[in-house]
Amino acid sequence: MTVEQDWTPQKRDFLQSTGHVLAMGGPGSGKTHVALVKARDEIRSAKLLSGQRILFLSFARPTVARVLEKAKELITADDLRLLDVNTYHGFAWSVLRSHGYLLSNGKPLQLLPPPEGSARLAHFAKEQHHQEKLRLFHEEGLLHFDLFAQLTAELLRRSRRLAGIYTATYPILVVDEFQDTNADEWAMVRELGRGCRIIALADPDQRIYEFRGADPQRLKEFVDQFDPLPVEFEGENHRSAGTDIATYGSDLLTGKNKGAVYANVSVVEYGVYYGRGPHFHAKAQLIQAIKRLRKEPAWSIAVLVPSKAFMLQVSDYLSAESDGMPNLRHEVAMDAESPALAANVIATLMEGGPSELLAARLLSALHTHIRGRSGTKRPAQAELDMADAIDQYLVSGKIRGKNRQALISECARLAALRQDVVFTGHPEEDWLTARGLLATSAVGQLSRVAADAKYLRLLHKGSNLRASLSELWRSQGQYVGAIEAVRGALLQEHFTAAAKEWRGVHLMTIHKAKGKEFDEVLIYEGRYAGRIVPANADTSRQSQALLALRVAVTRAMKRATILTPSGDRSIFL
Ligand SMILES: Nc1ncnc2c1ncn2[C@@H]1O[C@H](COP(=O)(O)OP(=O)(O)OP(=O)(O)O)[C@@H](O)[C@H]1O
Repeated sequence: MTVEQDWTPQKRDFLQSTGHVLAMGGPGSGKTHVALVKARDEIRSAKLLSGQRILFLSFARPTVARVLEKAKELITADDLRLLDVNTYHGFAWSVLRSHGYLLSNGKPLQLLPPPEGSARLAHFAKEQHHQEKLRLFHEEGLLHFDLFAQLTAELLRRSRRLAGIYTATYPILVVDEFQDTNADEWAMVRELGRGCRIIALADPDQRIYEFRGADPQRLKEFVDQFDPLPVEFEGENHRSAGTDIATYGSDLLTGKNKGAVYANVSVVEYGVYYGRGPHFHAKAQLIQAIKRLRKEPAWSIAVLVPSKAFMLQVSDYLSAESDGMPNLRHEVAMDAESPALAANVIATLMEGGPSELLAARLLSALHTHIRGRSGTKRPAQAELDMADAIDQYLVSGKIRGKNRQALISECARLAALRQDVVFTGHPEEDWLTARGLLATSAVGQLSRVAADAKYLRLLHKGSNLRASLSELWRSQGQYVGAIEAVRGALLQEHFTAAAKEWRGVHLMTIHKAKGKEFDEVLIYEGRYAGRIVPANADTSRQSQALLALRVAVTRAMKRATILTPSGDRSIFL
C-alpha cells in the first residue's frame, strides 16, 4: 500500500481537498487509485454521519468490478461498507425504481432492456428514437435504459426534497471517466452536485464516446458551474512504468510515433498468407504473447479489435483448431442485442407447450429477434418486411410468399419436433439441445438464432440462470418459466457488477477496453473489415479513432503490439 510521503504534491492536494475537485491525468496516472484512497481517508476521518456513504460512479459493470477489486486492496472490509461503487445507469435505476412513478403518471414502471428496445424502435428513423422512447415511457410505462439518466435528473430537479435525501445519503460523489459523460449523465451529476461534493476524474484525451454524447465542453461546464479545485497528475504513469507504452500513447496524438522505436511497443505489419485463415497472424501473435507470460501466476491479455462484427469473426478463428494452431480459450465481451434476443427464442423452445401454441410463440420470439438483432442500426428493409409479415400472420393466420411460408412451416415443424425432445434436467445440456434444433434448420432466420446465441455466457457454473432453470426443472420436471428466467438473468447482467475474472485472454472492442488494464494488449486491425479508421471516416471520426487507439495501447502494463495489414498500414502508425 502506498505510504503518505510517496504522494506527489498534486496527489497530496487532491487528498487534502475539501470541496469539488477536478482531477486530471493521463492513462495510468493513478486517478482511480488515488480517488479510492481519498474515499478511504474520508471514511476514516469519521466525518460521515450515520447512514451516510460515498458514491463512486463508473461507466461499465466490468469497470465497477475492477474498481471494487482495487478498493478491497486499499480499504478495510469495514470501511468498504461505506463506499457504494455503481454504474451511472445502475445508480439511476435505483432512483427510478423507487421514485420513477412520480414521472410516469403513477403507472408502475416496466424495464425495456436494450435488445427489446431495439426491436420496438426498428421501424423508426434514428432521429425519432428519442421521441419514441419518451412516448413509450409516458404512454406505456416502458422505461428504455437510455432514459435513465435524463429521467433521474428530471426527478431530482423537480423534487428538491428527493434530491436532498440522496445528497444527504451521499455527501461525496466520485465520477470516474468524467470526460465521457453525456448530457443526461452530466445533468444527473449536476443535480446531485448542488448538495454534495463532486470529485471528478478525467482525461480529456481519453474522450472516446462522442458518438453517445461525450462533449469536449464537459470539463469547462463543470468548472464554470462548480468552480472545482483543479489538480493535474502530470507525468505520472503507474500502469506501465519502465516501458515506453505511455509515451507511445502521447506520441500517437501528435504523430511523433511514426517511424520511431519504443520499448515494449511493436507495430507489426502482416501479409496475406495463402492457404491460411485471414486471422492467422493475429492468432500466431497471441500464441507468442501467451508463451511470454505463461510462467506468471495470473497473466492477462486483451485482444482489442475495432468492431463487434469483426470481433465475432476473430473469436470463431481463435476457437477453431485449424491452420496447425490449437483452440485458444478466451472470453468475449459481448453485449450486443442479437445474443439476448436469440436466448429468448431458445428459452421459448425449452419452455415448450402444445405444438400450435408453441409455433405461434416461436414466431413471436423470432419477430423480436429479427427486428432487434442489429441493435441501434435500422434492420434491412427485407428484414422489417419479414417481421411485419409474421406480425400479420399472427393476427390473421394468412401469409404470402415462398420464403415467408417456409418460415411459418419451419416454426410449426420445430414445435412438433420439440414434442418428442426428452430433456435431461441439466440446463446447459438442454439449452444446447434446444439450440441444436434451431442450428439444423434450413431456414436462415432460424439457424442464425443458434449462431447468435453462441456468444452468450449465461449458463456457466454458479450463474443465476443455471440456478433458476435447475429450480424450474426440480419443481416441475420441465422448463415452464424459462422465458421469464432468461429475461431476469439478462436484466441482472445489466446491473450486477459480476466479479469478472481478468486472467487469461479477453477479446473485446477497443471501446470496451476503457478503464481496464492487462499485462499485454494486442490490437488487431483487419485488412478489409475491422479497420481502425473506416475508409469513409470524416475528420471528426478520425480523431475519435485516434483517441480510442491511444486508450487501447495504454491498457497494457508490460507490452502492446499493434497488428496492421501490410500495404494498407493504418494512417496513425
Ligand atoms: N500511487 C500508486 N501506488 C501504487 N500503484 C498505483 C498507484 N497509483 C496507481 N497505481 C496502479 O497503477 C495502475 C493504474 O492506475 P489507475 O487505474 O488508478 O490509473 P487511471 O489514471 O485511473 O488510469 P486510466 O485513466 O488509464 O484508466 C493500477 O494498477 C493502480 O493500482
